[in-house]
Amino acid sequence: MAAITLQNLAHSYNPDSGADADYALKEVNHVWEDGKAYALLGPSGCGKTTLLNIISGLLTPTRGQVLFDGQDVTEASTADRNIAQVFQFPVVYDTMTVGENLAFPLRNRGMDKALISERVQRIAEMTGLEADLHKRARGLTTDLKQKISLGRGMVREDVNAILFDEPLTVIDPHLKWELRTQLKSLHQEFGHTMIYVTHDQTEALTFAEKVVVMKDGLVLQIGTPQELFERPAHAFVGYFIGSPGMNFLPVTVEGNSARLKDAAVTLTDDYGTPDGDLRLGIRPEFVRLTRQADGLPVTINHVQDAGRHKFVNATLFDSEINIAVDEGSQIGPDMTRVILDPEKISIFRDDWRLDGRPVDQVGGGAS
Ligand SMILES: Nc1ncnc2c1ncn2[C@@H]1O[C@H](COP(=O)(O)OP(=O)(O)OP(=O)(O)O)[C@@H](O)[C@H]1O
Repeated sequence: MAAITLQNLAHSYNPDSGADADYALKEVNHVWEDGKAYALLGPSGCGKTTLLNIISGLLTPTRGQVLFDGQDVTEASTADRNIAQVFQFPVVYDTMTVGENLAFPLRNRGMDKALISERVQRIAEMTGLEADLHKRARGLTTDLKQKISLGRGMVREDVNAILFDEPLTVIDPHLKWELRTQLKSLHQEFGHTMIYVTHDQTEALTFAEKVVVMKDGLVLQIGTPQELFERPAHAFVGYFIGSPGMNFLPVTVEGNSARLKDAAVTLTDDYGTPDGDLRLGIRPEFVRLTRQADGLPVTINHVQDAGRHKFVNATLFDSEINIAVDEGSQIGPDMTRVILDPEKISIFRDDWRLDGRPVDQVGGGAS
């Protein structure tokens, strides 16, 4: 296992143009901790695979270095980096049995037979392949073949990292949940550094301890699922994480007061007098529908049932807002106001979250 350092790393598939827009990966500096599970999350084309391929050695970056435990591996081949990879589609040896497929990376390294058998058994148990160990891979379903690929990716204990590129895409939806859970257990048990590429937020948030959110080649935020939910660094993170995502309302801000049209909302932090394009962000879970007269006025457009919650879509001044309401709660016709939880409000300037100063610290003799 290894810590992976990305140092001034950037990649353009057209480096001669010199244009910033041509960079599929914009400059990133970060240390990925040894033994942690990371997910690279973002929409199609945002640069996830580019970054993964630079880490695996399939691609040499235009600029910067990749270090494994402090050692520069930027020019090293994939084999020399000592990593395991699982791709979107199964890669299995059809003429071998399931067991032989799982054992292959260990046999290749001349590992002791008894240890191989013990390890293969353990991985087969964790991936649900026990009953299939003696079957030939040819003719197995795609689900089973991808389980073999996942198992083979996890079988070696001595790898620096395991990289997964959308490994559950071909898996039947009802099996996805099961495999995700098994991958998480495998990580908890074996503690490998894992990097998992996906465009599916549920996959990223359930699998990873830290999620790297990317858009247009830029790493917008690296954080725990909770940090991404509660303190999105960029409006895109607020919008992309959560279903529905964060609400955004245009505001002007002065001190700890945000003004929406002719209403004012008191904030817990003081932001001074920021300029630029300002928006107040709040998640549907922290907006309360009420009949209280001091709330902000809304007009309800429609209500959608989503299991644990109902989501009410409404118009607040000229903006659309989603409000989460507990499943059992009644929505009365006189509930035409909303209260925004001040603790959960974020202010964004030109899409980036601003850090305010807690009101009780402002004016308290600061320099
Ligand atoms: N070999 C290549 N040559 C030129 N441009 C490329 C190449 N590979 C990727 N790109 C471009 O780089 C950008 C990032 O692509 P990348 O495949 O890394 O994104 P991604 O987030 O993995 O997308 P997806 O989820 O669709 O795989 C895209 O604009 C893509 O068109």
